[in-house]
Amino acid sequence: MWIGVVSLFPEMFDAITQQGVVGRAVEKQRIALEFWNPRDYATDRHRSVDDRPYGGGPGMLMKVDTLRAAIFDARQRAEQATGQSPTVIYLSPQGRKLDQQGVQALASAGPLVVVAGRYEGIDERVVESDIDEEWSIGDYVLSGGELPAMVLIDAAARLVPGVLGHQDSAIEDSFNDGLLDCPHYTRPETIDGRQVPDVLLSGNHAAIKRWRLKQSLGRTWQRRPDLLAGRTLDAEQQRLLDEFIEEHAL
Ligand SMILES: CN(C)c1ccccc1CNc1ccc(C(N)=O)cn1
Repeated sequence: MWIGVVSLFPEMFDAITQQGVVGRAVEKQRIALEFWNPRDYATDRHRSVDDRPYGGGPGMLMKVDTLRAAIFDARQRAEQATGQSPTVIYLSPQGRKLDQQGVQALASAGPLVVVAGRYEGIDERVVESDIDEEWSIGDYVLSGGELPAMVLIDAAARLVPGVLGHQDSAIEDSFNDGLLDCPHYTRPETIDGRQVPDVLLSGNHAAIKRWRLKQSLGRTWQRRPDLLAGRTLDAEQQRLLDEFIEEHAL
């Protein structure tokens, strides 16, 4: 997977490129990550990358010419590196809410260029002319688009074949198949008198698989019923959920 990043703070991305799942994926060249910094396109003496907003008001916007030049070069490189034209993504509070389905769509959409906004954002005409899709990682305001960009890159990287050690864990990962994750347990068998559910110690893999599905369904029903509203359960799933509800009826 090829991802270009346009950011004034490329060194922030060390947080995902220097270790962990994404770090290994970049090392194994499962993912190519390249950076363009608008500041490198500044021609004035102060190398300015921000500009004043028309109409006044507090704060600045990203300077148009340096930002557009960086996006242009990232687009060109995407085409040269992959033979496909990229989807240019802008992270902002005004974007479409990102969820696992959105991540899956972006991870299979060919090369991406991710634009990280700073200051109060970017000129609307640049959004119209240079941005293909605007996305938000949630309804809150951050100081820059770099953290949202890293969230998107990490989530997408996990879906790239070969990136996760056990590919199946990506499938069974929470929010895969749209349910919340089941509870997990590891040593010691007892913590402050709390024990591991017997089924997980039984070695009965069919029972364990059923128990985990039941827990995922039950927890989704309890914590995020909205996720269940959008899906039909098969007979086995409905039976397991009914069982869970009965056991948890107050
Ligand atoms: C400075 N701001 C407010 C801004 C304004 C416009 C664009 C980008 C930014 C950068 N900040 C962001 C970016 C994304 C998200 C999100 N929810 O995905 C939250 N904050």
